[in-house]
Amino acid sequence: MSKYILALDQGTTSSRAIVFDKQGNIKSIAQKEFTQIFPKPGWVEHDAVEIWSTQAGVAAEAIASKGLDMEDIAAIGITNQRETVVVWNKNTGKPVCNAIVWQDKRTSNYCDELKADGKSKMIKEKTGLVIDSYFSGTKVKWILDNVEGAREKAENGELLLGTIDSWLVWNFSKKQKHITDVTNACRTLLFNINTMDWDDELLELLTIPKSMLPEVKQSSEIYGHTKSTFFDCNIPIAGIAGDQQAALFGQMCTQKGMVKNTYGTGCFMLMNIGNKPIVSKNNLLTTVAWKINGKTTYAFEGSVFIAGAAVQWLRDGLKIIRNSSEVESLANSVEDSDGVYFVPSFAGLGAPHWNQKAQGTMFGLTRGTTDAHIARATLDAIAYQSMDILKAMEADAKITIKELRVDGGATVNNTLMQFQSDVLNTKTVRPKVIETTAMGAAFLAGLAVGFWKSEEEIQEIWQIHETFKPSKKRKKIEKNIKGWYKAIAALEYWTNN
Ligand SMILES: Nc1ncnc2c1ncn2[C@@H]1O[C@H](COP(=O)(O)OP(=O)(O)O)[C@@H](O)[C@H]1O
Ligand SMILES: O=P(O)(O)OC[C@H](O)CO
Repeated sequence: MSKYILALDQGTTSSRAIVFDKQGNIKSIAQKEFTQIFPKPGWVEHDAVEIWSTQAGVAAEAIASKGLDMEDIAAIGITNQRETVVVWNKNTGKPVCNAIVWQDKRTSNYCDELKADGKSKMIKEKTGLVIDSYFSGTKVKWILDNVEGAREKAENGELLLGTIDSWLVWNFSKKQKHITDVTNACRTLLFNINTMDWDDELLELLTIPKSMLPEVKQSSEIYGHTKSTFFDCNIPIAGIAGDQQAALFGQMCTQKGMVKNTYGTGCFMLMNIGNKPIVSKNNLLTTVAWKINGKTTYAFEGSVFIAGAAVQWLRDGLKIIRNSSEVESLANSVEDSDGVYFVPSFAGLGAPHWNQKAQGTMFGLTRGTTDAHIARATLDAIAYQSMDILKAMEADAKITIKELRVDGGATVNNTLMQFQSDVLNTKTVRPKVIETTAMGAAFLAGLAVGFWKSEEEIQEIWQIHETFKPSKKRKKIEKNIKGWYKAIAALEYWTNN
């Protein structure tokens, strides 16, 4: 039997390919950044052809660089930046325009109109989402309304749409398969998470012809085989999940109440809520976590827009550190932030506050404030913002979380992880392999082809690297947390008056 699984992790800034062995060890890794296109303020685009070529290129490189053969790969799992959408011509295979990226805000005004039209409740109940330009549906409507000839061609059945997983599978299968999985479908604003199907009322509202839509599949099954020129043999494509859901699976948060937080540019926190699509009462999203063997699992999701990006601002904006890793020693050169609070809401505040207009703010500065206090307040802010989401999840699920599983680039920062544990008063657990997104995709693909026999077998692979336990100084921590809430309240006042 083939010895490896190939995971393709198509992210917002780079395409990556990772080869995993049966024990979950990384055998090989290849990565390539691609172009970020900013045609106007608030607009973010990607060249879908460049996405495809970089992704196929790193896949081939990851295999060849370690002297592996295609026959060594038992299956491919795909995980991807979510919501980013491509519309392409069915006959030529060419995109009609650049992909519109999840960060793109060009449909914000239209989203405001939908809200003013009283559509929020219906959309939340059907999709689990809030009305926001973040999701794919309004982006597709924009393409049909603004790209010359697109609507006519779409109505003639000549155009297809897809999130990045669909686009990749279409190309890997040489235009044979137009599919997506439930975790990507549920981020489009067009998919009903109760019926687990495309929703006619939503399609009509956004004027999107049904013929453009991919067939919706489970997250773990054989969808088809590679046929592209990049692969000289037919490898089964057997797992697909959006990157945050893949990370939840890669962290083995397979029981109700288990939570993971990914610390990158922003933070994405997901909690497994079991097999019912509960609507959040605390401003969280409800999303499909995965569907395996006919059984759907759901999750609550909340995101922090600016997390590691605040550390980048210390580096590139304030220039008080030369690289991201220096933030830890600088922050540790003082005992605490000495009453300084930094709310890094450069792009508004995400869940559970959802304040689009919020801007970054600092409170509590004195003549004695130094760059070290600001560095400390920056790390604190990442932890406080994540705390706000976790508290909302606890309130919605009516449970106390026992541990938070963490991954992503900023989790190397032990000071941040310790403070996270302190403010949550909960264990923070960092696994050995922090490539959990790719690992989740590999697990999903491996399960479908019998490379791994069961979830129980995979559980053995997930291993703890380090556990951070809450500090005993509860009084001081509670006082600090109160200060954070005051800062948020003051910021809300500032933006709303
Ligand atoms: N030691 C560190 N402490 C805090 N933040 C860090 C550290 N190292 C990297 N980061 C932050 O982590 C982010 C990169 O993580 P990554 O998971 O690669 O993010 P993404 O997938 O969003 O690009 C950057 O925003 C960077 O500033
Ligand atoms: O590509 P990432 O890791 O920044 O993730 C993007 C998310 O999927 C957006 O919802």
